[in-house]
Amino acid sequence: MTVKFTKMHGLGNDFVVIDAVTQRVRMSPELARQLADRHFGVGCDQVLVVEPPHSPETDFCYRIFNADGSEVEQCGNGARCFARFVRDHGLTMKRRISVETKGGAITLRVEPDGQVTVNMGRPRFEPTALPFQADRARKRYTLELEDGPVSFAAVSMGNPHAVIRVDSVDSAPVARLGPALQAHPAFPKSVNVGFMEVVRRDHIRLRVFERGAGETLACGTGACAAVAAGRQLGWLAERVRVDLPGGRLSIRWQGGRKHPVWMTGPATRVFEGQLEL
Ligand SMILES: N[C@@H](CCC[C@H](N)C(=O)O)C(=O)O
Repeated sequence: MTVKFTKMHGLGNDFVVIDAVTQRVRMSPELARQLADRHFGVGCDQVLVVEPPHSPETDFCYRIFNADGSEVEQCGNGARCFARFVRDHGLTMKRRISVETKGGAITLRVEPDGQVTVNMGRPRFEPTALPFQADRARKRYTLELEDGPVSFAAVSMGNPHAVIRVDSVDSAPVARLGPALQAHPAFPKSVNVGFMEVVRRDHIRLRVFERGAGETLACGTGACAAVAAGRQLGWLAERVRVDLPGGRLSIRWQGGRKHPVWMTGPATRVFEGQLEL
């Protein structure tokens, strides 16, 4: 069977995107792992599968698989690439698109300059939303790891995030603390670990060690989670420029219980390909 795919990226967080609206595709964790393999497959951080909607309230459904094959709830950079993909492939001509994910429905707007703005939904801070095992909700938690105590904020953007404030992302122990926190039993479904350097109230630098993919050049939900956590802790303004290794995102969150987080950034098509499955 032949399946067409598109290689895309959002600030270097790269994807294999498959149209399962017009093609028959049976995605599985094994297939996602094979496609994501950078030596034996196409290579990507996540595989995105675009499907018809499950409910009349949304335009599409899209599924997200990490490079390790795990299917996950949400992906910020993936959402922007999804919007560009469905328009480029003539699956919709709409500029405002709603899509169902495992982590809930989100809406996206394709801007006249090609950037995509996404309503990423409300951040949730209650530990059960991640899930994270804690006796009660706090703005910051501390866990004892092999290297000593680590303090972080815990946020769900549909998927789980721990956000650690560091003096400099350049010297942050991303490759050591990321996997250590992910493996902690207090995160039964693991966690994406963000390292945030506050430059000013409206500017942060961020590196993210992603669940199921390792450190990526950018993480959209990680950027939203960092700004939400930073605002809760009184460190950040409503609009924040987030500099990631792969480029810049604009994140806006008014704060409070009702308001969603808005993310704006680019989505880039790299090439089209064909797989023999
Ligand atoms: N790269 C993504 C997040 C992808 C999912 C994540 N690794 C998880 O397991 O939750 C983004 O841009 O948000």
